[in-house]
Amino acid sequence: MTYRDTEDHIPHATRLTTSGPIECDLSGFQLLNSSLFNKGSAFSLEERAAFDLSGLLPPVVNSLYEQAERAYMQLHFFRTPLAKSDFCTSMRVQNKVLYYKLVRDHIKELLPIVYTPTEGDAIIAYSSRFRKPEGCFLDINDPDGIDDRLRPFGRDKDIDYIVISDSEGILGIGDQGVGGVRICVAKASLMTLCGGLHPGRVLSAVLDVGTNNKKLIEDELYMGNRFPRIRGKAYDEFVEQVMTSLHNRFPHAVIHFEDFGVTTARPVLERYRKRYACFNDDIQGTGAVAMASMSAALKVTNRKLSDAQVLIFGAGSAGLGISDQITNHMVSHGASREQAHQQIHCIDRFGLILDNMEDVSSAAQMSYADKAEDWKGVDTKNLVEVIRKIKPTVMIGCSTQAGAFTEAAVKEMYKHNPRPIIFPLSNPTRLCEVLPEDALKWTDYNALVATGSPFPPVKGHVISENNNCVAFPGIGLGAVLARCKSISDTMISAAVDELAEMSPAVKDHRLGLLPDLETIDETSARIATAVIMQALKEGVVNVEQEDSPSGGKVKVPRDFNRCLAWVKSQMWMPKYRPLIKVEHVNAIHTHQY
Ligand SMILES: NC(=O)C1=CN([C@@H]2O[C@H](COP(=O)(O)OP(=O)(O)OC[C@H]3O[C@@H](n4cnc5c(N)ncnc54)[C@H](O)[C@@H]3O)[C@@H](O)[C@H]2O)C=CC1
Ligand SMILES: CC(=O)C(=O)O
Ligand SMILES: [Mg+2]
Repeated sequence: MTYRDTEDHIPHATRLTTSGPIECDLSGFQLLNSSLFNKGSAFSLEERAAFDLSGLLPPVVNSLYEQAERAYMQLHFFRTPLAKSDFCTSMRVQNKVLYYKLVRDHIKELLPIVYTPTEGDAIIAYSSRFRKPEGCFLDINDPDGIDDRLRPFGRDKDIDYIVISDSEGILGIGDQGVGGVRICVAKASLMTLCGGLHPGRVLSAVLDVGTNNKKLIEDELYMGNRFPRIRGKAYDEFVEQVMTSLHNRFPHAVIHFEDFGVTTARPVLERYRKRYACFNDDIQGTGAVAMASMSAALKVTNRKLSDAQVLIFGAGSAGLGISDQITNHMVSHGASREQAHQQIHCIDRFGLILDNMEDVSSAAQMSYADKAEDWKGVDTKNLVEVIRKIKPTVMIGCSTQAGAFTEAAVKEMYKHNPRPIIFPLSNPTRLCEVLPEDALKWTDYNALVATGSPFPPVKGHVISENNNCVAFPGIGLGAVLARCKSISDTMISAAVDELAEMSPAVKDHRLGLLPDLETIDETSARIATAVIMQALKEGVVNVEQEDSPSGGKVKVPRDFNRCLAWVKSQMWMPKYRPLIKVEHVNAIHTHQY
């Protein structure tokens, strides 16, 4: 096997190796064209001789450091974010180690290029800028061919993590049809960049079930299915076939749902989380990060969770996910579910959700409904009036409505809170509910602000990027390493507590509510450890604690710090490893790209 693991004989062990030589049966052009094995000008003279590369490379042997410096210089030949994104994409399909080294070394500058906000534009332009496919295309026209389409990616223990999307609710820009494959590729690559998963052991798959995006249907270059989205029974059956095929082929992989539509995201998650280790990032990942930021902000302002009133503006996947996570957190800190729901108020497109609005609200929204009789005579569509009555401690935007948090609304928050907590989380940048600069200015620089897309500091106040990428890589890594059978709410809450613990704002509120992106390896490793420890408590793992009687599984240290060290030892980092020539490697996926 290519990525041979010393624990390969143990059922459920990962084959994620992070050091030592790698076996390789490719040579010549094929080797240069394999993004997982390619080292370009960094192949040593011995490797060039052994792998038939001597005539294919100029004589100088570069280090990875030198290559990354050159790539960074080349990147700056490109002026627009989208052109930089194209450059990064082609580097990812040429040489994964170099790609991850480059992005990791300049994470703050390049995350907005390889992820939100630029990724949104790259997805919109998918068919016109298409060069080389990445990911797997699952087509509703070919339900019987799902397994054939997955076969090139390997089998059984070849894949640790799978990101899937049906592209209906991409990054605040809605239905993007087949181009949504790129959000899966981007999220899977964040699992490597921020969560240390092996880049050859993640799979990204788009479910092409048609599109309702008229622009795409009319675009002659559009590469996906040109019919309206299939819904209802046929959609559910296709998702069922996809999930069953994924699980049959990769029974140990964790499945991550991304950017499903507002009506499908939640039912799909609820259906499958009972059966498999799966997770919806827009619901649970976003909820975890927002709850951690809120927890840190409450600490900074000396307020208690039990007294907080929360206003959610935009009660879709993210808004309700955050509401659920806040509820779980309140419950795990002593509140009843009813009390928690009374502290959370949701506004959606028809105004504040009230208990007489069944006809226009989903069941999930209705569970947070305020009593209509308490709101007689108030214009519940008017945000300022709603704030005046509720006096929220925290206001969170997930509505995709740019500028919805007006000066009057922010000032009303400030009237009731010396330090209002305001999180405009909508992506991309142009859809943000309020610019951080304005939120701070309108509150005499007293607001605690976190956003969905990156923003520069405002007068020395770090604006935390409340992006789910701070949480899901750690949660995913923990679930992969513990070979979890399911991912529970309490495992997510453990991640929240760990993330809140790491907030720099507790020392100085200007430093930001979330740990700095530069320390993302540490953040993800700690979150993963917290998730593993909680999963072990709940018995939903396929590993065992070091001192338990041997059940033939991978042993995990019992103590947090030693478990953390073990997690770190399992994380893949971008570095070149010596290649050993073998005749035949029995792992199909290593030949991808
Ligand atoms: N910062 C982060 O980590 C994340 C940010 N997001 C962002 O949050 C936003 C929402 O994403 P999803 O929840 O996945 O989308 P969604 O489509 O599920 O939810 C949007 C909700 O906003 C509501 N809405 C629309 N117009 C409104 C108005 N005028 N007033 C109040 N509500 C209104 C919609 O009815 C819908 O319920 C997007 O911009 C997305 O990029 C989503 C996930 C993670
Ligand atoms: C960040 C993310 O997952 C979203 O905006 O959908
Ligand atoms: Mg998303």
